[in-house]
Amino acid sequence: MKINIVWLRRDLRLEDNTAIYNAINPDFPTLLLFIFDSQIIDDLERDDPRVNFIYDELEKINTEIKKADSGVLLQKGKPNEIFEKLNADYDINKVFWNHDYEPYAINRDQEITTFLEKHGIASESFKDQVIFEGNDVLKDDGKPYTVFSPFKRKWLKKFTRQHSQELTYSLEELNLLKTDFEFSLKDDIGIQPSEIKVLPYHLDIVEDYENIRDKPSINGTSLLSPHLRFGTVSVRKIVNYALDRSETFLSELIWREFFMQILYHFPNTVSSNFKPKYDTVKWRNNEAEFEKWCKGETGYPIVDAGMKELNTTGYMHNRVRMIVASFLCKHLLIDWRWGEAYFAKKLLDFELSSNVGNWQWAASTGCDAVPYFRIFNPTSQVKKFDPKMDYIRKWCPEFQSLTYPQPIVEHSYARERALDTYKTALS
Ligand SMILES: Cc1cc2nc3c(=O)[nH]c(=O)nc-3n(C[C@H](O)[C@H](O)[C@H](O)COP(=O)(O)OP(=O)(O)OC[C@H]3O[C@@H](n4cnc5c(N)ncnc54)[C@H](O)[C@@H]3O)c2cc1C
Repeated sequence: MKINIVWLRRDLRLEDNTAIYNAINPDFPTLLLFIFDSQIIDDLERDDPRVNFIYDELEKINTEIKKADSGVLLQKGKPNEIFEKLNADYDINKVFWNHDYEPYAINRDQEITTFLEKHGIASESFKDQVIFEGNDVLKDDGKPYTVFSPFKRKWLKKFTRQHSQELTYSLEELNLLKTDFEFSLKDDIGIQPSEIKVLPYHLDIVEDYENIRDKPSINGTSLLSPHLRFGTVSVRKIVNYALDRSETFLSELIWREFFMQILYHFPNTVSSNFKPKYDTVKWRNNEAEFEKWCKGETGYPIVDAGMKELNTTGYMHNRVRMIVASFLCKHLLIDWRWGEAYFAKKLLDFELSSNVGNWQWAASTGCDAVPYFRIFNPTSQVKKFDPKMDYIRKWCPEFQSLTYPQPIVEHSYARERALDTYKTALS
């Protein structure tokens, strides 16, 4: 029997999934496949919480489709080798997947497309994780936007309800392949359980988002980021929810797409400054100071609280991310790539485009109209955003103890040093 395959990757849901919807065919039952790509997971800890999250979400899908006597096929290995094996095991009509815009994924998908073509198997891929991808929102001259505000204006101008139309279908309509294989155990894949869990998202904050989003002590943001990252929720559903409720919240979703299209058009910015004029910044890159920053031992309570929240939960509030990132790049003059790599290792919502984009924003080397003079004062940021120090008390309760470290560097001195360093680089 010929079958269709849907290759799940960062779209771990049955509902409103473009690839799944397009694979529906009464003549060719669909097999849902997930590959734990050894080229990615072999570099991670065995108890990486994100890999655990992926597994757990796939298990939920598996439980659901068991009702239709089907199952998710879990594989581990290099995708091209897995597809070779699948080609031997199944008579494949067509393979479906949703787009992924990261440089590694683009190459991988191209390789798989070529392999399938060589074996006479069709494949088709779809936009699913964004409303507008790569070339959808371009300047009038056909070039990509590199500044957020005009990108957002064009995004909003182009948008119609059609773009966020959710796809609906029943489990029966999916015509899933009846299977009798067992869902692999974590152990079989080499995954060890993690204490760190992805929390459920919540949208009850959206109406008041503008007023509460900058206060790290309250649960005032949606916690959507890992869900959007791994596609456990559809972006169309979230955009529809935001549309009539909060322009500010919608704006944040557009930031996400802005950074995705930047990565798509400028893949070199993963490791290079978006603005090459900053290539000559002389980073101090002091390893001992970097370690103190990672551990939350800088003597600045808001920075230390943020890093401890990250190390404990895999999450950090956006306002605090901005403060710790600015502190690393400007106060300590440590290369943004070091901070980006540390966040990539720790964040449950690690998303290459958003991480690189925001780190370059913090270092003033990225897509930002504001020049390098923006240097957050970690003390006045506390007065503004955590005036009662509730957030600090939660994550860094030792800040009042005698053993709490002295500030790693004095603020005004560090500020002047950063300004001088950037100025020299540009001269
Ligand atoms: C240095 C630094 C690194 C970051 N790294 C990441 C990352 O790896 N992955 C990631 O998803 N976000 C990253 N962000 C952006 C932002 O901090 C998180 O998206 C946000 O804190 C997630 O929490 P939330 O879902 O409750 O956000 P909410 O405030 O509820 O926002 C809703 C959604 O909007 C999007 N969003 C919000 N702010 C931003 C932003 N500044 N840039 C892009 N998208 C945004 C996210 O998808 C988020 O889930 C980073 C920010 C900074 C300053």
